[in-house]
Amino acid sequence: MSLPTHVKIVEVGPRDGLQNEQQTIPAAIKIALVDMLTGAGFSNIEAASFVSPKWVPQMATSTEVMAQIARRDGVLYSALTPNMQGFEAALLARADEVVIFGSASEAFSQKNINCSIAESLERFRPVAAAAKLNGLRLRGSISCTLGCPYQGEVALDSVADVVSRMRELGCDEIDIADTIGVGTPHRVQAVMQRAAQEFPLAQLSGHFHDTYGQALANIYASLEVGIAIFHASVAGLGGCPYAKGATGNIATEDVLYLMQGLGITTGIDLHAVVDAGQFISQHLGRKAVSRAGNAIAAARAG
Ligand SMILES: CC(C)(COP(=O)([O-])OP(=O)([O-])OC[C@H]1O[C@@H](n2cnc3c(N)ncnc32)[C@H](O)[C@@H]1OP(=O)([O-])[O-])[C@@H](O)C(=O)NCCC(=O)NCCSC(=O)C[C@@](C)(O)CC(=O)[O-]
Repeated sequence: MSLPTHVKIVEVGPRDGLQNEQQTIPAAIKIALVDMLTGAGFSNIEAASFVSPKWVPQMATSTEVMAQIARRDGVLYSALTPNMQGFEAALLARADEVVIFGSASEAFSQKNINCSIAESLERFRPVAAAAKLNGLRLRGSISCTLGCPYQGEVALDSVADVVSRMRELGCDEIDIADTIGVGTPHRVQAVMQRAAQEFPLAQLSGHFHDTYGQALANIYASLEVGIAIFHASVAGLGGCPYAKGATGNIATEDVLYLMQGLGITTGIDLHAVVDAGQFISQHLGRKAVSRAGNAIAAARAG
């Protein structure tokens, strides 16, 4: 199969990237980051998460962030919504897309959202119905599709089962997430191809953490089987609060550099993303976790 000629990159840094930061990040910094990313040309930015602030304190500013970002027409600003309480907050905050997030692993489901996979899908049912009723886009995210920090291997059929249940709920897009970054290319292709038996390939996305340094290879492997939506996090920010040792998503700058080299269009200005990455890294007081981003910044500095 030839590679796609255009891919959509969903920028998840403001949510997945920042949710696990131990230092409290002021809303103004998050807003400035989202605005820089909007300016860089993303069509979809995951900007907020309406979860319990007791579970994920960093996301407690989500309402403020969504109220003050400078929205651009045509850009989807997404928010995580684990239940109806989260959905109501996301609706008030004018999220364009809500994300229900489940898991292909029972153990991770319990740790992350405090219920079984079956219970989570029941919780998502009214959220999905309300999203449709209110004309919001609905995305489903499935954690641990390539391995689980608690139970180890995850069967292809377990992934396929959740994909199929999320399709029944009416998801417009479904994320195949490698929460702990353990996947390698052939397994990724097998998971993508199995998921595509349950849901249109064109609406599946790859959400790869880079813990074992495999994310770019996994993106290339996904391109080879026709996946054309990828999640990435500016400066490689992130980690999951319920997956110890997991590092951030693949850095957006690295993905954009790869796409540029492959002649695949994204509509995103790599240099503007490097600026956003340097901005947030400076605020956090550490170097960006992006090879391409740091190389470009160094080359610019001469
Ligand atoms: C799902 C719950 C809420 C269940 O948590 P629970 O304790 O089972 O829920 P509950 O319904 O019993 O409520 C307990 C308390 O939480 C409050 N509450 C309940 N819901 C909300 C809400 N929406 N917003 C604000 N507050 C909420 C509720 O009001 C109550 O407050 P209290 O009466 O004790 O004061 C909890 O487990 C939770 O918030 N978990 C967050 C998990 C999370 O955010 N994880 C990280 C995101 S997922 C991720 O990163 C993976 C992904 C997507 O990136 C893909 C990948 O890489 O794998």
